[in-house]
Amino acid sequence: MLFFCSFKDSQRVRVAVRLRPRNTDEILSDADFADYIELQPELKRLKLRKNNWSFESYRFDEVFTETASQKRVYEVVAKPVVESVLSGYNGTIMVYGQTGTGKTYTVGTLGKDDASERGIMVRTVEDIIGNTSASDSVEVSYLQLYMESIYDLLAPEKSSISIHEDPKSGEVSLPGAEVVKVQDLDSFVELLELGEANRHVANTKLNTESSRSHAILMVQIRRSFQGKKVEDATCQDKNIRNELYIDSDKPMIQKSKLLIVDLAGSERIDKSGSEGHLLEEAKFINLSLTSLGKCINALAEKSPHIPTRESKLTRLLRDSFGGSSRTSLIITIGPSAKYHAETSSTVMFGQRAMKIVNKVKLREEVDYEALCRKLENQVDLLTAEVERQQKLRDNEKYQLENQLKECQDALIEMKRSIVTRSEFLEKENTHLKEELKDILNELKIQKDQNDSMHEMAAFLENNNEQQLLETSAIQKVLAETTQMYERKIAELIKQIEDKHSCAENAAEELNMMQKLLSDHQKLIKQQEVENSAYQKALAHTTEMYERKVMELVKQVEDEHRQFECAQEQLDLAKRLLNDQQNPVQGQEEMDELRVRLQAMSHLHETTANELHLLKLKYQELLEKEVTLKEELNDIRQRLMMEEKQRKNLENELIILKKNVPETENEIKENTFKAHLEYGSPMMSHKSKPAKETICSQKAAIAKICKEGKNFGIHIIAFMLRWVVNLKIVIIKIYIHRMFPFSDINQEKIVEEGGLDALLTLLQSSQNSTILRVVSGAIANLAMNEINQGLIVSKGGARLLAQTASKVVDSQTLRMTAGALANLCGNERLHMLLKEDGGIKALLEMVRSGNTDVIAQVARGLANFAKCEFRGIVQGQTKGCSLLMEHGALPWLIANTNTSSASTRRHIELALCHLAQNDDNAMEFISNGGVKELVRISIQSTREDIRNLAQRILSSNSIPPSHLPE
Ligand SMILES: Nc1ncnc2c1ncn2[C@@H]1O[C@H](COP(=O)(O)OP(=O)(O)OP(=O)(O)O)[C@@H](O)[C@H]1O
Repeated sequence: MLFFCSFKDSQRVRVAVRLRPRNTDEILSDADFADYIELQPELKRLKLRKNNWSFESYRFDEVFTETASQKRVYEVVAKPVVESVLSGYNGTIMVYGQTGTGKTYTVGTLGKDDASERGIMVRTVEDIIGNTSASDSVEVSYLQLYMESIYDLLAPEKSSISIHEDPKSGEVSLPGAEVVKVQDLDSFVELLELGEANRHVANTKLNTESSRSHAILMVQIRRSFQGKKVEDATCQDKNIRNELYIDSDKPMIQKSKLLIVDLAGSERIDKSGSEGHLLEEAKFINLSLTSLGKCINALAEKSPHIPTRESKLTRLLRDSFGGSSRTSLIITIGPSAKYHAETSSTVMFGQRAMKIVNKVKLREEVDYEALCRKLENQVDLLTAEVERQQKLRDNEKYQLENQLKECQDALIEMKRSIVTRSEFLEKENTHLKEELKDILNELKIQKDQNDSMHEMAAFLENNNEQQLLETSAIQKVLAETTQMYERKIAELIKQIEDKHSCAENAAEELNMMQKLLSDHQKLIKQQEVENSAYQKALAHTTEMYERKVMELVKQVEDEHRQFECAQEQLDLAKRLLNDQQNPVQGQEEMDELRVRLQAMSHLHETTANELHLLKLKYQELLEKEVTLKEELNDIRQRLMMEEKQRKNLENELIILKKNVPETENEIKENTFKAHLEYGSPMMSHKSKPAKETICSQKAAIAKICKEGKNFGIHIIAFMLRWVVNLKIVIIKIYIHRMFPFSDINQEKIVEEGGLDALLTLLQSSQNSTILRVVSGAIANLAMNEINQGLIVSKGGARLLAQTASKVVDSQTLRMTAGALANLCGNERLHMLLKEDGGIKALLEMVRSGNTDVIAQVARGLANFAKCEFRGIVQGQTKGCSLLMEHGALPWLIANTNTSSASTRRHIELALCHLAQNDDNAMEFISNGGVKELVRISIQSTREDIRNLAQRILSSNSIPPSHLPE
């Protein structure tokens, strides 16, 4: 394929995040959700709660809150991609997210009843139809990738559609897919409906209509235009050049492709509860999403190897990530804190995708069909023109030839008449000459007679007068005769002169005619020369075009031949395959063989990939070996220095031993201190390694103490202090590493005895740093429902209460209060929490006066009251609130005006939930709670809390007599 012109621009993958509104379950169970996710759309930031006291902040290209409309999501995310597809670039719009977070809603909603609900697919095609003309072509294919097979959603009988990758351009296509021309939106919506009906969906625990396949809508646009400078008015994106310079007027064709991908949602099998076939589906979905994640990671890290061949999904999306397509990704998240691990993994996926840079490429090629048609038209036109000119010239020539012939005839005629005339004139001349001769002779005779008469007259004159008279008469006659002849001569001369001038005129006319003739002949010759030059030029042009057409035909034939050749090879390969098989074997075996071949090639690729990875690992190991060697050298040197120092100390000790007597009691005292620091494990039945370590350390300390008899006692105390400090630092680092907020390995860590170790430390350690770090880690664990049960059953609430009573450090108190506040969010544990002194301890912590501690206490009370009321509604609990027994109500009422907004919100929520319990009514009223409730219903800064308070006031929970007028 010949690309006439192709621009390349770097384009980063754009990523937007969209938060789904709460569903009914979430509204019922998780009123406090806003604490978990914070969206700052104006700053394009998303904040995820990391733990009780801090957030992790992420920046995206766009952040959509739960109220963002479908139109806005389309305009901001999809429209720019659609515009660049209309300008000849490939594009991808994809949605990714946990199951049930709104992917299909975002892209696939048809909006038949309500156009404002339309998703990206419908809006995209509406835009494309509106921006293309009748001469352009818009075609769609709609497919699903289900359990690693591609099915055609528009022609369900087509399964196992193969993916074709162009080795040169990297273009991915699906040659077997049904392609439907789209002319209007209604027919497209019908197509989508047909596709939706064929898509695999299922009712899972997390989504009643969960997509079990990845859906791919492929829109292909072909636009023809004349190659010249083109202003692209539709393109508003400054990142893509909107002015294309093409220095030819060849007919061009723009081919662009848009993929809209609705991925199936990832799911934690334990949470989705998928079993049997659903489980199989979920495994395939997770597998393909994992391979997509791997590719995104590799691209984000600019790794030389991108494992695109690991799944069909990544093969299909090869051009979309790190390829030549302009790509926008929407990640969808749910609001529930229950799925924080999934949400955080989705967010990280989006963050990594933002690092990927594609090279968008303009795809234009010469429209050979149109060019051929155009050239043929041109040849036809030129041929017609030549024929017309030829005809014109033939006519002219014919006319000229006729004229020439006429001239020639006239000339011949003239020549003939001249000859006749000159013959006649010559004859006349001769005749006249003869006549003249005769006259002259006559005149001569006359003259002779005259002379003789003169002689006679003279004679007679002399002789006779009579004769004189006769003579005069004769003379008169003679004069008259002379005059007559003279006239005749003059007439003849005039006649001759006339004839002469007539002959001259005729000769002149002849000359003129001859000149005219030669001019005509010259003109004819000139035209003949011009004609032959023109014909030459025409022949040249025709030949050139013919040559071009031949070249094109040859090119097309070559391509066709190549195609046929490839087809033949394929047939041959098929035949060979067939030959190798039992001749009776049918299509099924052929398919099986093909699948096996594919599997082998896949295996081959995987092996190649593994080999590559192994090489990388080997390289890494080599580098590590070098580093380790260097470290070893360092350690050796340090050891040597320490050995030197030890020798010096030994010497010092020998001198001291001589001077200072040993004190048994002092040694015992230090041993006891060390023992306190390391503690004796109370309930670490699972934490064997910790126990062993502590025992071995105790043994080491005892040994040191024993040997202390030989050393100075203050040296031993110094060493003990050093060891204890070091131990604290190590424990701190260990806990920070092992108990981060959203570690998905948390369960494993708890199972392996991590929680036991923490509780042991909480019980035994006196060190405020350790107590702080340990309570923080327990608080993090206590955000998970299963861990909450474990913590309380292992006596964690009691230990936290003890810690709260013995520490004064506000940071430690904050962590302890945070941990207790999280435990308050589980109504099944309320009674145990109360019995272990957790509620009392929580309330007592307000004595610290520290705002952070108070905020955690308020949160705990709100959680407690909310869950307690839920338990009452569900019939699990009844009676007055456990909080009342500990005097929570007066404290809540006294602190409603606190300056911290978050504490105030929690206090307001706690009061509202307490007011909902009828059994609390008397105490609530007597403590002045109604007045506060009224104030909250009017003044609370949060609309949902105001509504809740108003609802309670208008319900019957508070007797009307106690309500203000
Ligand atoms: N922005 C939103 N506004 C209103 N309702 C929404 C929104 N997003 C999702 N929903 C609703 O949430 C439910 C789940 O959405 P949807 O089926 O689109 O999720 P999904 O991510 O495609 O799930 P799966 O991966 O399981 O297919 C649907 O009932 C949908 O109507």
